[in-house]
Amino acid sequence: MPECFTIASVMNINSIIVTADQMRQIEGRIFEAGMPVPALMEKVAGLITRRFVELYPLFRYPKVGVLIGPGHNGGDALVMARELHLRGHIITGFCPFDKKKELTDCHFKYVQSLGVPISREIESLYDCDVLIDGIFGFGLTRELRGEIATTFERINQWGKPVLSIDLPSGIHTDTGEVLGVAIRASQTLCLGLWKAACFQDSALGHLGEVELVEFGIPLGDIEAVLPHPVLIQRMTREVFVESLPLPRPVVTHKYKQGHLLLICGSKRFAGAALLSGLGARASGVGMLSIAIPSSLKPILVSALPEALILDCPETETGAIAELPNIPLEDYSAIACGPGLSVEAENAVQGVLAAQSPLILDADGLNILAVSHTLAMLSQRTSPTILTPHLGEFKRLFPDIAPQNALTATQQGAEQSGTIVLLKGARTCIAAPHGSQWVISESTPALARGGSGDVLTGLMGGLIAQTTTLERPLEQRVAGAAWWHAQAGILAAQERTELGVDAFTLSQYLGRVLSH
Ligand SMILES: NC(=O)C1=CN([C@@H]2O[C@H](COP(=O)(O)OP(=O)(O)OC[C@H]3O[C@@H](n4cnc5c(N)ncnc54)[C@H](O)[C@@H]3O)[C@@H](O)[C@H]2O)[C@@H](O)CC1
Ligand SMILES: [K+]
Repeated sequence: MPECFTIASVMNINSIIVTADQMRQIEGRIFEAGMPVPALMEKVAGLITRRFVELYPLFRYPKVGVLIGPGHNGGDALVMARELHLRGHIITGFCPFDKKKELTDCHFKYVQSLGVPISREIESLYDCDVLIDGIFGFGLTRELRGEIATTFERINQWGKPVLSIDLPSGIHTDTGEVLGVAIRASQTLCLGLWKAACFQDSALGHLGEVELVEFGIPLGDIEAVLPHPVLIQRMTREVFVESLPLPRPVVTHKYKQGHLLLICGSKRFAGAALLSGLGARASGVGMLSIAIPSSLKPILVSALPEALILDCPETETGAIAELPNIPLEDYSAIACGPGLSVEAENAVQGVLAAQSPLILDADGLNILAVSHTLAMLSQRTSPTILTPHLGEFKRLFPDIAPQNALTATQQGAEQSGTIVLLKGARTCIAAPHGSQWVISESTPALARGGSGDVLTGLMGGLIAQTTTLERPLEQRVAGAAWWHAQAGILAAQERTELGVDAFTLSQYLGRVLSH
């Protein structure tokens, strides 16, 4: 069993992700300990006002529309409205709610007393340069209908810059679902701790740029509320660097730096083998062996001269018919699947008995789904890592609802007894004992054939270098996914989102480390 994390061992607050309920409990502890609610609201709203004026300077955005909700999200918006009014912005408020929380109502009256108009008509904000969305934060649970839904649609039609406080109104804090309709923000300032919605594919189209605005939550309050190990963590550069197999021992040799066996490729998908090999190369693994159908040997040898090529007997269509008689226990990790074709069933079944960590990807997963051998994985003596995209995930776990990627990944991990990495705009990783990671930055440039093959090789190479389990294996899996995403981001910055083919991606992996 990998060791459990305490909060203190998680690098920083920036890597912690909470649900609405956890945030409410943490907030409750702060108030119970004596922090006055209005004081915290002033502090938080002051911080976001400061960020607002950096993003939307007065000379370019003089007219600000403020959308005010009935709860404390609306209270934050009113404090911002007051401060921005005092700094010279021309403020118009919008609030269609009669009933408001007491503190929100106090701010409402004071802002009105300053001469700031607050209308019930959204059209009053039509000529504003930017909008502040303080309708709902983490207190929203119900579906939006009727007048408020029509209002949100109207705001979205305008296409103005919108800064959302905490979350875009209409987004479910935990699942990221759009509750009927949601504000389409250009900027979201998430308050205090990252909310799970910020990493759900379903919310991504509404969040715009997302930033965390920390406001000094005591670690003790977080520790008291979050379970151990911390359930969901965000992979950051700091945590990634910590999970790299560095520094290498001064005295070492290639077999001490991990030996990865890649089982991949077929006549039809020869490139997948090559791309996985290039991913593995970038990981720095000491030794790389690649099992491929024998007719692919010349291509692989010329492209990856450092690799040991194990040529396998082929089926009629050029898939691996079976693995040669190789001692599987010699490898520190095995990655199996890219480009295999579904005919390579013997190879996949054969490798399940291996006593090393095993990554199954692509056709490795499809074979598993068709042969209904998923249940066997929990019998393996070493960890198994499954790396499906959504389609593969649905085939593997037909009874798990995939909409909420965080929960779906966790359920998949529990059901199969494996580490599951679910690829998406925000890739999620879960281990069966409860620890979960999210890759919070990525790029649509990676939505391209072959990019997953690079990831499998890279991950295999990293896992092969895991000599001690001072960090849980899923952290290294998440580290590989983070590295892969960052290479995509870097390549897209230099070559646009159209310029990140899988080969190019593999060439950018090394540059992430030196960046
Ligand atoms: N967590 C913290 O420590 C802090 C939270 N603050 C703010 O407080 C917010 C949370 O405040 P609240 O708990 O008051 O919640 P919200 O302000 O998010 O909204 C809750 C209000 O909306 C109403 N409501 C919910 N669903 C509705 C629907 N479908 N239609 C109409 N009305 C609906 C509720 O009755 C309630 O009045 C955060 O998002 C953040 O902006 C900050 O003020 C300061 C610090
Ligand atoms: K909001």
